[in-house]
Amino acid sequence: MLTIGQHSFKSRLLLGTGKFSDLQIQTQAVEASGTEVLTFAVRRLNLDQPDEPNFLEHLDLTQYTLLPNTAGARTAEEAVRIARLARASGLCDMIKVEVIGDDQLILPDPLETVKACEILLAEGFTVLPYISDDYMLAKRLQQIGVHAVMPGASPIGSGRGILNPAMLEWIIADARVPVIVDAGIRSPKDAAYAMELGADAVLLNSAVSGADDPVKMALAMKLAVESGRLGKEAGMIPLRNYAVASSPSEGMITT
Ligand SMILES: CC(=O)[C@@H](O)[C@H](O)COP(=O)(O)O
Repeated sequence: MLTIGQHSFKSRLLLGTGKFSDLQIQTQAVEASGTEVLTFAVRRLNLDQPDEPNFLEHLDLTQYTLLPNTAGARTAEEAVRIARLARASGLCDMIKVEVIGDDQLILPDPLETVKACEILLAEGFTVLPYISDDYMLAKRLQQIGVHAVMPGASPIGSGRGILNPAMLEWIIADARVPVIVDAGIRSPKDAAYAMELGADAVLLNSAVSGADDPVKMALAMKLAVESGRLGKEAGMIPLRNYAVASSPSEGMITT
């Protein structure tokens, strides 16, 4: 089970809900992914216009835990305001803290992220910060009490996959909370790789919503996450510099 604060999930794939070409496809992809956690930017909900159509209305929301995120925030104060709005609207107590500091790479601002997390933890939120793949930042955030860390594999929507596997491994090795590899995943192999490195879960969006066949890709990602996890649990053979014959050599005639 993946446990984040008080919440537990069987699925280790978290899915973003942005950029689907059509809501029917989104619904089918969400179902195919087997996810139990859907993330979305609070700003996409018309909280003050509840009668207006919204992107979650085709989904059976009793089946999913909603993970609101603070996308759009550029400062800790903005992120905190968005998180409070999400909680006041009856959304989950979990909040994915996303404070972006750069427009081109859409990378999170570490200082503002820490500041926002401190305030939200003091207010009783279950806090999941989106961060760059930064070992020390992951460590400091755990020291202040976050409930998971979400290091990026590579910039959001870039599809560049896992840029720094060693850094992710170090973050994972010393983590006391779940590590969810978030953003930049392109193919099922990236998702499987993240799990093989020991990640507790993967969060992705563009790889599915932008695929030619989002429903098929959602299923592929589900299987990849499961397969990577199984492979990690099964234990892999050591890497060697030279070949080791796979057939037993006993009984061979030698001259
Ligand atoms: C941090 C963030 O917003 C990500 O959750 C993003 O939505 C997913 O990134 P990809 O679209 O690259 O999978």
